[in-house]
Order: sequence, then structure tokens, then C-alpha cells
Amino acid sequence: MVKAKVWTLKNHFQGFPKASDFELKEVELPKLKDGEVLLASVFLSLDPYMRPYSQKSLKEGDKMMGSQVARIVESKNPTYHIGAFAVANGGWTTHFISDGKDLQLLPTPWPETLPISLALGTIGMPGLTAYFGLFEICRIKSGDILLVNSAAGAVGAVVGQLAKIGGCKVVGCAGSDKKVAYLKQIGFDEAFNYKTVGSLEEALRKASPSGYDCYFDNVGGEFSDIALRQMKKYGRIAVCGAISLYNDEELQKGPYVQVPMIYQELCMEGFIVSRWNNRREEGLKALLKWVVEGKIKYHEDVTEGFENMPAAFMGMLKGDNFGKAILKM
Ligand SMILES: NC(=O)C1=CN([C@@H]2O[C@H](COP(=O)(O)OP(=O)(O)OC[C@H]3O[C@@H](n4cnc5c(N)ncnc54)[C@H](OP(=O)(O)O)[C@@H]3O)[C@@H](O)[C@H]2O)C=CC1
Ligand SMILES: CCCCC/C=C\CC(=O)/C=C/C=C/C=C\[C@@H](O)CCCC(=O)O
Repeated sequence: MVKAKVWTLKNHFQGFPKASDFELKEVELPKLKDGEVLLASVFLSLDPYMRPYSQKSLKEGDKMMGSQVARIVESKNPTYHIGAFAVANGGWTTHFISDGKDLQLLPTPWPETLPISLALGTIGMPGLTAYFGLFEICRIKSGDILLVNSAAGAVGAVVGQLAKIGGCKVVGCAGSDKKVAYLKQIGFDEAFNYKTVGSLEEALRKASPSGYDCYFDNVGGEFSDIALRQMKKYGRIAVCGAISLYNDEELQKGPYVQVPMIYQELCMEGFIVSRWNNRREEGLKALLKWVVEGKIKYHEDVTEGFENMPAAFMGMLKGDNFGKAILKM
């Protein structure tokens, strides 16, 4: 019998998650049935969606949701061979069984020089979020001026670099001077630390006095109320996330958006990356090519040790991560 260690949601989060909201358990996995494979997690992803989704999708005591790059260690499925790596949604667990239907084998050939953990970030769901959010929702054109927040993160850094490839002027913001320096290093035209600027309104105006054609929003809340009022005529807003709101116990009430939206004739659209699941291969192939060519740089924030999952998750929500937050088993 194989024993798996599993992080469970002991208590639903009230405000910001606490260590006592999680509980580590050990479970015995059953023997494989025909068609099933046993996988061992190698890298686990830490994503902001886990905070709001846990509220709507989990019961207390459930295994925390999440994805990983895992190695096949036993197989009764001819499609999946021992030693192969796949991306799965196995949750916060050291080992799990799959019938293969939810497994995504790593794109091949996977270059020896690239860490397989990129399949959780730049060449994975966050990278696809940037790719489809930018090209299908923002519909960027060469010469557009684009704003992206949480810009040094898993999604934001890809947004900015893809926009540069697409001929845009790119403005980004992040929560530390180290992250801001990184943004400039990877090609952002303007970058600032939103936590230290005196006035966000002035910082945005200074970065682009003529305003913004596209706004890729990862943060929501007060930031977006200010950014919205600096959009150019016919501007496009991709509502990707609202991480500034995820830990609120009561939904905040901001200014109303209708007046600037009408005056500037703006288009604002929310999206979930799974909308393009049928075009996953297209996106991954493009992202892999750009990474291999060096046109998209990546940065990972690696925490070691399964016991540190909750701490790494809470750290990411606080902005401690620099780049894609992952855990190495
Ligand atoms: N719609 C979709 O399909 C998807 C949406 N998303 C969303 O994209 C966004 C970014 O995700 P991802 O790239 O994985 O995460 P990141 O790698 O960007 O990590 C989260 C970052 O959010 C920032 N942050 C945290 N709290 C606040 C706050 N109160 N105000 C401003 N910034 C804050 C921090 O960066 P900083 O240092 O800049 O503060 C932190 O590092 C999230 O909102 C997520 O929900 C992600 C994937 C798919
Ligand atoms: C306060 C309300 C917040 C609403 C938006 C929440 C999150 C946006 C976001 O981050 C979306 C992420 C989508 C991820 C998509 C694919 C998977 O890897 C996650 C699967 C989650 C699940 O359905 O189990």
C-alpha cells in the first residue's frame, strides 16, 4: 500500500488564511485498477485562485485544490509510462491516482535546459492566461499602451513580455523595488512600486500621460478604480483577477464604473483561462518557442518541502513571492 501525505482545509478561511486553517493528514491509497496510474508530485503550484475557489468548491476537511508536475511511478494504463511527467490537478498531495483523463503530458520535446516546473507557470496555466487574455480579450495592436499590475508575477510578467513582442509600450507595477528592477530588466518601458509611490493616480499619469489603450487587471479594487479613469477612448480592459479582494471578509464597495466606461466607450471583459482549453496546445507551443528563443524570460520562487505548502501559499497571497510561486517536494 502507498501512503500519501495530504494537506486538507481544516477550517474555511475567515479573512487572510492562517496556519491553523490547514491540517496535514496521511492516507492509504488503494491498489491500481486497470487503466489507472500512480503519480508522485515533484513540483506543486501555489495559485491565488485557491483562496476564493476553496470557499465555493471545498468542504472543511477536503484536500486543498491545486495542480502539480508529477512523475508516473506505477501504471496500468498503456498510454502513460513509468517515468513520464504530467501536469495534473491532484491537489495538495505527495501521491495520487489518476485514470489519465485529467493528465496533460509535458509538451515534447521538453528542452533539457528548461526546468519542468515551468509547466506550472510560464509554459502552463498562468502563461496561457496571459496569452489568451492579451490576444483574445485585450486584442493588442502594435503601438498600444498597456498597463498590467501584479506585473512581476506568474501571469503579469508574461503579459508584459508578450505585449512587448506585440509592439506595445508596456507599463507595469509590483510591490517591491526588487520586482520593479526585474520588470525593467525584462523590457517593461515603465515600472513602479505601487506601495511606495505618493499617488497612484500621478504615477500612472507620469508613466503614460496620454493614458492606456489596454489594461490587464490582476488586482482589482481601488487600483482599478484609478486605472479605469486613465483609459483612452475605446480602451480594452481584461479582468483577469482581483487579488486585492480575495481575503476580504465583506465585499468592498468601490466607486461606480459606468460614467468613465460610457465617456471613453470602454470594453471591459472578465475571463477564466479554461475558456480556451481547446486551444491549449497552440498556446503552450507558442510560449515554449518564445522561452527557448529567450524572448520570454521566467522567474520562479521555489519553496522546498511539502510541510511548507501553507506557508508558501500565505506568502504568495502577501506578495512574498518573486515570480511564479512553486513548491519543490
Ligand atoms: N482569470 C484566470 O483564468 C486567471 C486569473 N488569475 C489571476 O491573476 C492574478 C495573478 O495571479 P498569479 O500571477 O498566479 O499570481 P502572482 O504570481 O502575481 O502572485 C500574486 C501577487 O499578487 C500581488 N498581490 C497580493 N495581494 C495584493 C494586493 N492586496 N494588492 C495588489 N497586489 C497584490 C503580489 O504581488 P505584488 O508584489 O505586485 O504586490 C503577489 O506576488 C490573480 O488575481 C489571479 O487570481 C490567475 C490565473 C488564471
Ligand atoms: C472574489 C471572487 C474571485 C473570483 C475570481 C477568482 C479567481 C480568478 C482566477 O485566479 C482564476 C483561475 C483559474 C484557473 C483555471 C484553471 C485551473 O488550473 C484551476 C482549476 C480550479 C478548479 O476549478 O478546481
